[in-house]
Amino acid sequence: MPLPILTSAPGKVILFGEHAAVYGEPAIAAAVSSLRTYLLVSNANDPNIIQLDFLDIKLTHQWECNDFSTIPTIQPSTKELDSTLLKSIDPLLSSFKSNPLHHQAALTFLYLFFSLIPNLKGLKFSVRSTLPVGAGLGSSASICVSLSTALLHLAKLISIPLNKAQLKLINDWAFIGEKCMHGNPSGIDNTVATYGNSILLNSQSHEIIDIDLPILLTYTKIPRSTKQLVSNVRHMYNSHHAIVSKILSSIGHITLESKDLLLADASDIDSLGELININQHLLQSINVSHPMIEKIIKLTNQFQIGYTKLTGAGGGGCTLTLLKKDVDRKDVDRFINILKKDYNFDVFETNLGGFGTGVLELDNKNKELDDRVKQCFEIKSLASREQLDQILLPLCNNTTLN
Ligand SMILES: Nc1ncnc2c1ncn2[C@@H]1O[C@H](COP(=O)(O)OP(=O)(O)O)[C@@H](O)[C@H]1O
Ligand SMILES: C[C@@](O)(CCOP(=O)(O)O)CC(=O)O
Ligand SMILES: [Mg+2]
Repeated sequence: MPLPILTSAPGKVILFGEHAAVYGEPAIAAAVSSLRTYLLVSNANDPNIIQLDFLDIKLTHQWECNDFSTIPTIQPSTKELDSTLLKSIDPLLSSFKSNPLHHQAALTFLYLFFSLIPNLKGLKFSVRSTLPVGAGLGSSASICVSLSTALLHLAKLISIPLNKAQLKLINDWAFIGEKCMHGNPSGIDNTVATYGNSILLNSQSHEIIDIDLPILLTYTKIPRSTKQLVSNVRHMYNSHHAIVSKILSSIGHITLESKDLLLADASDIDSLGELININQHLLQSINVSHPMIEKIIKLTNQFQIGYTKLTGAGGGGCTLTLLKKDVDRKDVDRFINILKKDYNFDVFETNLGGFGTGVLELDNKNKELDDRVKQCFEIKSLASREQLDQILLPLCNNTTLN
């Protein structure tokens, strides 16, 4: 297999249905294709190691392949996590126990690695992302999709150009990756990261829908973990089942109503806005909002620019604001200024939808370009987000990336 290869996958925003989707309720999410995770697989310096350079979370590690001798050969399955494999991986993760971010990332990597290419050696996996990590924009799913695309390519189970069946395989393995990340994912994040576009997920099946909405994303920089929030909701669901199950099914109804609105007339922003408000209140009632999210909602209302809700698992992270139709741009700029200057939040104005995953073989036909790509993953001089956007993003302009 010619190396290096570059894979990538986008982040997402959930418009309606987070948390409820974990319980089988429908959800609608859209890719944010300019915010992506990129993975470069190249030859390691030592043919007997597997090396990780996950630079955004400052995780660099290498395993001696001799230490893999205790790993059982398993029948790879995208149905459930294999508990024997999980158990046998655990000793390889001993140095990550005190850092949950590193632990989740390394566990997910090893699980997918041993499932798909257990016999390959001498590989380095370098990751860079322009997505904020742990912010509700699906960074976990985008790294899972980038990894499953790369590993399936190395296993020769997919090839360029990616077809429908191959995308499904990537998505199925990324779902297993998300299971390693947080136990009980709905599948909405990995589906959007795989296929791009905007997607309605409805009890395991998905359909692509067309969404074009004026959205602002605000990143509060308040750290939170999807695993923790999903587990808190599970606890509430178990202790107050009759109530919480109805809250979650109400969220499902909101998603379906929003779909009708989006298909009929996506310009009916005020009706969509009402649904955003109700969805946010229901999320607040299951305790996944945050005082800073509430603050952004207050400011949205004060400037009368639109409708704001949390997006993703909540508890901090990001909000989305749907802008009203004839909003005065000056008011939007004042809103953004306050968020940036007074609160030190980041604000992204981004398009929804766009391309999903892809794989590119760097075949040395264009050495200058290949070198620039490799520089994006150098440990010594960390490439800026602008450099990643400038060099890597244009290479990922369709799902086949060839
Ligand atoms: N660029 C990255 N490099 C390494 N690990 C990452 C990266 N992005 C995400 N992750 C993994 O995903 C986890 C965050 O996932 P999660 O809590 O679901 O938040 P979100 O998906 O909303 O960003 C991190 O703990 C880390 O293990
Ligand atoms: C809370 C949830 O609905 C979305 C989580 O998204 P994120 O990891 O916060 O980007 C979980 C899921 O759907 O798997
Ligand atoms: Mg996640």
